[in-house]
Amino acid sequence: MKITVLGCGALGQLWLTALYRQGHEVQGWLRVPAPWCSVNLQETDGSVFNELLTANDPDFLASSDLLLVTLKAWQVSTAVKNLAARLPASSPILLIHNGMGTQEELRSLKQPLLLGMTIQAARRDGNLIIHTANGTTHIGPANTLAQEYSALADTLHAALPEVAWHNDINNASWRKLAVNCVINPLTALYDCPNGQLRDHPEEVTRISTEVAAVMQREGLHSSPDDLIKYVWQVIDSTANNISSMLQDVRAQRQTEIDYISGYLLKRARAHGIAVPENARLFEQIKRKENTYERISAGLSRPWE
Ligand SMILES: NC(=O)C1=CN([C@@H]2O[C@H](COP(=O)(O)OP(=O)(O)OC[C@H]3O[C@@H](n4cnc5c(N)ncnc54)[C@H](OP(=O)(O)O)[C@@H]3O)[C@@H](O)[C@H]2O)C=CC1
Ligand SMILES: CC(C)(CO)C(=O)C(=O)O
Repeated sequence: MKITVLGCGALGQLWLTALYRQGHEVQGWLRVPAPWCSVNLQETDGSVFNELLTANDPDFLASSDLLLVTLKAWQVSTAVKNLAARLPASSPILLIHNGMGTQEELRSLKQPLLLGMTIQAARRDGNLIIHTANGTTHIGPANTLAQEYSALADTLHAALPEVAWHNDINNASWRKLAVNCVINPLTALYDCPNGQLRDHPEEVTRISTEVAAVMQREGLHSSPDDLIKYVWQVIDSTANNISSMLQDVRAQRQTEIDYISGYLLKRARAHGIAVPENARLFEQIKRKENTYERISAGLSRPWE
């Protein structure tokens, strides 16, 4: 297949490497105009893949069979809308990111749209991307045009297993959203690895219970007990992780809170449900982001 990967950060380089090794023709699409993208990935077994791959070639894009999008949630819709007119209308677009809400922002796309969520893990260390853990990637259709694309899961699975196809991806999206609503803001506020949330069981329960109530109104059959159990499983299996939100806060980057707790608040409001714990976390993370945005803009603190 001919594949353009939009966003060549940690996850983008992981997929570029895996797809290239599998014999696919790949290019990266960067935010900056450059003809090459440098892929420098250390695999879980310690081996290093280092290649200069084609980047930003409009002819390659115009003949791509797939646009794989590995951007932060808040970067997705503007970047995808900029490229969509140059991609064949029949070529699917697969978004892999944390959080929800981009599907609604991309409703007007002509292409088949698919969503994916992953528990693969990769992080940047200087110029090197380190693949720290393998895990399943769940993909499925986000519009009716994409319903026939289950074979894509087989192609991606051959390159970077496991990849699972879901005819209805909504349930997997919401379960991942629940995990991110709990782990991401709490670890960012307590400045701790995921496993240390074992010291805050009441908060984990309260946040998960609110998410379960919204999920039930969304038509998903997830009991609060099941969801809490699932959240604890992820906390245990990723105990040593520094969550992506804590990494963003430490590096003073914009977080994905608008697409995680922010999306939950939007859906809760639509159903008339109060979610005070999640609202509090949302406000606290926004306040944190504001502090460092004000510092980088050279503004004084509001009380000065
Ligand atoms: N890394 C991981 O282990 C996991 C990540 N995820 C999720 O996957 C998504 C991607 O994460 P990750 O790869 O870590 O993020 P990164 O920030 O490492 O990668 C995003 C990349 O996209 C680039 N970019 C930003 N805007 C544009 C644009 N308009 N056009 C082209 N490129 C652009 C960024 O460049 P620049 O920095 O120069 O702006 C950066 O290189 C997130 O939603 C994350 O939460 C989910 C599970 C695991
Ligand atoms: C599952 C979890 C919480 C793993 O750290 C994650 O998705 C993240 O850090 O964004």
